[in-house]
Amino acid sequence: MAGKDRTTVHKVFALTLAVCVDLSLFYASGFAGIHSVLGHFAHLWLSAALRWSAVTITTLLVLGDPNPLLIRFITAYSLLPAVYETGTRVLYREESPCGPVADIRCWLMFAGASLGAALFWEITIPDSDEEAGSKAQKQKSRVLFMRVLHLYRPDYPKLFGGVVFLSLAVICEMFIPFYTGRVIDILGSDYQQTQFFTALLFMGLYSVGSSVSAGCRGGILLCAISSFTCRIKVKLFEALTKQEIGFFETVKTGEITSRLSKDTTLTGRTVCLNVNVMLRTFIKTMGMISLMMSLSWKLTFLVLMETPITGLIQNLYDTHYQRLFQAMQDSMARTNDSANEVVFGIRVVRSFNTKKHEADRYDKRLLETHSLKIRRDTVRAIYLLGRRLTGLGMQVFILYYGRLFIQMGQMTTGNLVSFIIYQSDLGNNIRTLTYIFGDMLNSVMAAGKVFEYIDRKPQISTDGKLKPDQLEGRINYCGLNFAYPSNPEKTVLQDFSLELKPGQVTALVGPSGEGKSTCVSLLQRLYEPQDGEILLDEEPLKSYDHHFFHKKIAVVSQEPVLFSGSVRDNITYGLTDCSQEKIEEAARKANAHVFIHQLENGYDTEVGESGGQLSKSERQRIGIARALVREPKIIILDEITSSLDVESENKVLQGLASCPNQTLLVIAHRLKTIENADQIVVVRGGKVEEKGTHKELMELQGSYHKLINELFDETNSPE
Ligand SMILES: Nc1ncnc2c1ncn2[C@@H]1O[C@H](COP(=O)(O)OP(=O)(O)OP(=O)(O)O)[C@@H](O)[C@H]1O
Repeated sequence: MAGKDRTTVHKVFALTLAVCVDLSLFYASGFAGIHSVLGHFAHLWLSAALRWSAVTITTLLVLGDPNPLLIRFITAYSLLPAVYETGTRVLYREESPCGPVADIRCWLMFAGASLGAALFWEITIPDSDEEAGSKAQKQKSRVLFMRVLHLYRPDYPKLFGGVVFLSLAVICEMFIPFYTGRVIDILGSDYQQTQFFTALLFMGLYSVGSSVSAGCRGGILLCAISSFTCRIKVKLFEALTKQEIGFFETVKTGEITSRLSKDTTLTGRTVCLNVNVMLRTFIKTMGMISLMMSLSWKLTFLVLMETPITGLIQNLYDTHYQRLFQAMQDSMARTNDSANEVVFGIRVVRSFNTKKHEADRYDKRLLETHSLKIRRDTVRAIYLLGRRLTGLGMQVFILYYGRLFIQMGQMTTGNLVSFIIYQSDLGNNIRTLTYIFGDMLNSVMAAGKVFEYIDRKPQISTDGKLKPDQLEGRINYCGLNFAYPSNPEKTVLQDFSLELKPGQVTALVGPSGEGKSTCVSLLQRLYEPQDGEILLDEEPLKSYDHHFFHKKIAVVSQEPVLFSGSVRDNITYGLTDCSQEKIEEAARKANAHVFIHQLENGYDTEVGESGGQLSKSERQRIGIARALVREPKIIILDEITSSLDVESENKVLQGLASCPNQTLLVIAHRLKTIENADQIVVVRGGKVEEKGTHKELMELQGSYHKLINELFDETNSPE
């Protein structure tokens, strides 16, 4: 407690000392100004530099390690008088009341303005690490924003062009109300035609200048957004395709597509649209404040009193809005998911007549999104009400004081009209600034999600380098323990060990759901086992080069996935150069050549979306040809018999037998397929229960014998 008290005393002492040092310098500077010791600007900036150094050194000496908020405040506060006076001189060619001979009111005004600016920065983009939660979030936003900005690098020339036109548009726009007021004054006093037409001419020129520049700015920036969005979409897509299968099982499809479509677009807006609006509004606000100051500085200060209230309302609104916005995004992703699922499985929905059930489910999800939308809109309505009321109050205030100032001869009617136009615009601008800041947080959040996926390192490494010239094709499963990432509680393989010899056929058999397909998935490296490893020619699978490995191992699954394109495209999928002879040879071995030949355009026939224009068996045979054309060392057939008739299957197996050096792993339920295998492995409960040839296992009279009898019963049972 005593320590805390001492720190507070320390801080108060530092502050008092800094104020004393600064006030002494402030008056010394005023004295030097009166006696014209130096040139005007040199004096201004030198005094700013002196005050900055003195106050910084004082605080550093007393506090030791001041926080960034204090440093920002000191910097803004020391430089503000010089910036203000230089601006007044350059823009209006006159000396401001806060020039070199400023009094204590100016000192207070600058101190207040700098403190306001530093606090605004701290609240919106904090540096200090107190109140870790929300501040850390805001710091993260800043990092994300800088990252988006960095990614915009190829579009910097466009951004620069956009900013130039933006500044021109704003400068031109700013002067229009000023000339409106002038016209009113000219009309109200002794009318002078030349002055009137000059004012009109300037108004017209500024209007045209503002419109042309605004158009150019919009066009250039939209172009930059579009090219950025394309770039980030490609980056995200590449990152997604590198992820392991477990990722796609745990993350919903709707969420992934939402990141690809919506969030990438929002990310693009972060810099271009938001910064564009922010810069435009900021420049305009600053310009307007200085023009308003020139019309009536007293009234300007009155108007600026509204700013903290607007900021507070906006801040409250933003906090609630962000939360609801996030919840709504997630709910929308879930709604899209359920729609996608139904469209994908429409056949099942129809055949089970679950249209009503699915519609209800979709409706429930929509209702959830809808209720979040209503909550979001209610928050918005309350916010708008608060905003309108403060705006209205301010207008009454201005009219009242404006009338007083006109009576006192401190303003003309034209000045008041210009002032009111500026004020209503200023109110809008301040709201836009705060709103756009909120919107920027939204888009930065979207950018965060996009970067989360872009940065995600696939949990299955693809860093292997091994590419041996000769590969024997010997596979060893060594003590595998495995559970799927989407269901880590359930162990699917337990201490699973098995050898697949080169040139031999190994058949995995066993009841459904006991882990056969899982063995295949692990061999393909779609998942990584939690314990144990799989060796290929005595080397772990992960040490092989990714491309090399996937060329050497080919899988034909129960339902091969075809892509829209020709039959040839599907067979040579992923291969860059593949001769027609090789394609045909593979198709022959897969018993597909004859039917492909009979298609209207042979190998150039389009297969339709997901191969929908072909039958299941034809799709299966193209899938087999696709595997064989790669001349792999290891071939895996995962229940291909489910969609092939006996004749086709025999032909396929004969075709495969003509490649004697390949290691063949078959999962099958058909006795004919299993019977001739060199090794039959019974998998039960994620373990190898029995292994041997058909003859050996039949003699053993164990699990295999039982399984075969069950199969035999099933095949012979009356329909
Ligand atoms: N992607 C997955 N995520 C979570 N669990 C899974 C996944 N795939 C399979 N499983 C579970 O793992 C277990 C083994 O499944 P696997 O597909 O390997 O069995 P199988 O012996 O090949 O069955 P079938 O003969 O019916 O194809 C099952 O209990 C299944 O529910």
